[in-house]
Amino acid sequence: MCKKIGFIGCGNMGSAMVGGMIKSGNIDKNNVIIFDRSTEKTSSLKERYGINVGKSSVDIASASDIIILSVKPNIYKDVIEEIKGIIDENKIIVTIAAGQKITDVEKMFKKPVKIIRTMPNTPALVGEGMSALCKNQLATEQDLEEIKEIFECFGEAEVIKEDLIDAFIAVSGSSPAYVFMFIEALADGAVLEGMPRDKAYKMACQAVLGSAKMVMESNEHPAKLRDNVCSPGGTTIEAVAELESKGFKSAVISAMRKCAHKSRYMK
Ligand SMILES: NC(=O)C1=CN([C@@H]2O[C@H](COP(=O)(O)OP(=O)(O)OC[C@H]3O[C@@H](n4cnc5c(N)ncnc54)[C@H](O)[C@@H]3O)[C@@H](O)[C@H]2O)C=CC1
Ligand SMILES: O=C(O)[C@@H]1CCC=N1
Repeated sequence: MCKKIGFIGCGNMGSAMVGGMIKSGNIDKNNVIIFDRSTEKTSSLKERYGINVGKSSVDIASASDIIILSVKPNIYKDVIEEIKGIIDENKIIVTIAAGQKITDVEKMFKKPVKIIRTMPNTPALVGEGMSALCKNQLATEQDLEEIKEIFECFGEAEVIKEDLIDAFIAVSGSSPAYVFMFIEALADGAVLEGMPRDKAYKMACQAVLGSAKMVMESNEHPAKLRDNVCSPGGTTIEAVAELESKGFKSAVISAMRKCAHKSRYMK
């Protein structure tokens, strides 16, 4: 891969993607250029990864074959207004914003542009991201495959239909936040029972990691794996019964409904 990849915006998500790409060893640091209006962010990323820093969004759009718009959704319009004169049919625009449909972005450019809409997540930083991708009409299957390969540098990536992207945000783009809350809750519970906090985080994280790996590798239904932990009259079923009575699963499902709804209708 020797195409130039440019990032406009390098906050939480942009920097996680940059970090995941460079740490993978599959993308040469000389092929990555970033711009963020916060010079503090760009300086620190340049120092950490040795990547190039542009002076403006226009700089990034001129220097890159693939332009990743990693600013907040409400900034898309302004950034696109700045760069649209430079974007031609040889460049690929990659969006990562919640709520910005392909048609919305096409309207902002007011001309035919190749667009790949994606939804990454922050575990990209540690090479364990999960991303979804879809394309507009002008982008080719080859363009889509090329961007997918870039996203696979920092985790798994799947092509999906755009109408599933709101569901995808709920289960993947946003879900690290709820998983972190669960880890925090597990650790708090252990501290309550007398465990030192640093140990509590380690135990909680390993339990979550190991459980996820088991679901992925065992081909068993999660409910079966749960049943295997619940000895009759034992400790686990006490916890499971309490979680059921507090509406644990329905709280998660209803949170995801809110998340997908927001993504579907946000401006
Ligand atoms: N944070 C996450 O876990 C995920 C975020 N996203 C999407 O990623 C995008 C960015 O979100 P975050 O990284 O969380 O936000 P953030 O606020 O951490 O980063 C946005 C960055 O854009 C910069 N910025 C603002 N205006 C700019 C401009 N005109 N030109 C250049 N840089 C500018 C800011 O200085 C900031 O560093 C959003 O569209 C969001 O929907 C998608 C998936 C996951
Ligand atoms: O909260 C948000 O809007 C972004 C999109 C997915 C994760 N963070």
